[in-house]
Amino acid sequence: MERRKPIPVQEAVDKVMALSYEGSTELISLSESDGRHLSEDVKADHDVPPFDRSPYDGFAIRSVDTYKAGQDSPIELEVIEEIGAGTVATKIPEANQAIRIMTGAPIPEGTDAVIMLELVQEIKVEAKDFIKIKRRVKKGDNLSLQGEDTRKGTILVEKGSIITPGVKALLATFGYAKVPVAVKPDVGIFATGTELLDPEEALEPGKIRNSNSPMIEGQVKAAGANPLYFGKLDDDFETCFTSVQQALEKVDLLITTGGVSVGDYDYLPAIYEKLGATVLFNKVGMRPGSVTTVAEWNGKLLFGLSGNPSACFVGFELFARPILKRALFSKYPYRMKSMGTLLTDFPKPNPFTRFVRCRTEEREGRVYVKPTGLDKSGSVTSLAEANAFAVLPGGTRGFKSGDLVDLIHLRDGGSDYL
Ligand SMILES: Nc1nc2c(c(=O)[nH]1)N[C@H]1C(S)=C(S)[C@@H](COP(=O)(O)OP(=O)(O)OC[C@H]3O[C@@H](n4cnc5c(N)ncnc54)[C@H](O)[C@@H]3O)O[C@H]1N2
Ligand code: MOO
Ligand SMILES: [Mg+2]
Repeated sequence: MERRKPIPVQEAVDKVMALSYEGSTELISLSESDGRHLSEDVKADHDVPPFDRSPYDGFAIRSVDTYKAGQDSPIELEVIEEIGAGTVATKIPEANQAIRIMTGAPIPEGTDAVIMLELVQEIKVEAKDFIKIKRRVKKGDNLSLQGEDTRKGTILVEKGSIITPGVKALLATFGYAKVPVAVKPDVGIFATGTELLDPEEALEPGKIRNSNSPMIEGQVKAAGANPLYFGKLDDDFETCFTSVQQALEKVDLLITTGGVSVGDYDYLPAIYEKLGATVLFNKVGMRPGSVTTVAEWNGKLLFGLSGNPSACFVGFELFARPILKRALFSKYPYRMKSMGTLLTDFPKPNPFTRFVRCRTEEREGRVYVKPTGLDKSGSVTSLAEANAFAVLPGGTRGFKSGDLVDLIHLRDGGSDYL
């Protein structure tokens, strides 16, 4: 039997990230761009706001006219025009004249300040409109100046950023009807195993339902790539080999689950060999997922993830996700990390680094973690509630409740209060 030599997790990640697989770019409509990765920087091609404008509903005035105004000495200005947002004034106020102006309208030529509606008294004298002002207004008061939000030429969002609602607002501001985004990598998925049933099938002796491929589809989508599920395969060398070979024509990355260890029906190692693929590693010093295998063939990447559900999940997160993120031009291909305090003992030392599926909770500024279920490679139930991995380095010691450990966060939280 083949004896495999485990390599450290970081070394395995580095080997994958050293592959030359790169992403490409396409143009899509703004309305379809949510969640996609930008393939170019977004640069302001004009000032924002593009003109001086009023931040209030009020009156655009010449501040000099108010210099003698006071509580006991109100001044009066004649209102010669009114403009709303989207309209440009046609008149230029002369001494003691004002223009009624609404929020967002451009500051009329000849005026240099705005006074809010609430601060004036409106009066009519011989069918003409006037306002009474009882305070001095300074030049520049209540103006929203051209370029105060951003200046033309500023890079506002970097290539690789995810298009959030806020980024969309900027894309619209700068006229991106079409948005340059990273093409979603096509990721093929096979679940291997004669024991596997589809979700609609009833359980039979010795069989289980295939949970890995729906999970991987979800992980691929969450990474921003395009999953292509090619079905499940019986543990038969010829079927598996032909299917893998054909699928490689259609994808950038091919993920298989199961059949990657040293068992009698674990055919992936032989498939890589017959293909002539270069195997980067087939054993990693981690638990779960030690059997995770990554290979390259003709510029296509093959990820042989474990059949064990927790191992499969961890294998994808640690090795497949970062290279997909890089192909999407992300500056942050790895998951967010922080530290947290264990709420459980892990007394048994393990030679391999453990990635324990955990849930985090925050109390008074400190993050605590506890496992979400059975800490075994074959556990499927621990995956549902997990929002982080607690990383317990391999070695000769165990871990105790209260120990501070590294966390890899799997998703954004949420809160039950505002
Ligand atoms: N003698 C040894 N045996 C095993 C070793 C070893 O080093 N020496 N490694 C163990 C470790 S660690 C793991 S992890 C597993 C990996 O197994 P495979 O990747 O070859 O996967 P399978 O043998 O096909 O299946 C393992 C397990 O997972 C279940 N499974 C498979 N596919 C699915 C699926 N799509 N959905 C849900 N569950 C699935 C399968 O029924 C098995 O129970 O090998 C250990 N053995
Ligand atoms: O690869 Mo296995 O999952 O280490 O447990
Ligand atoms: Mg096996």
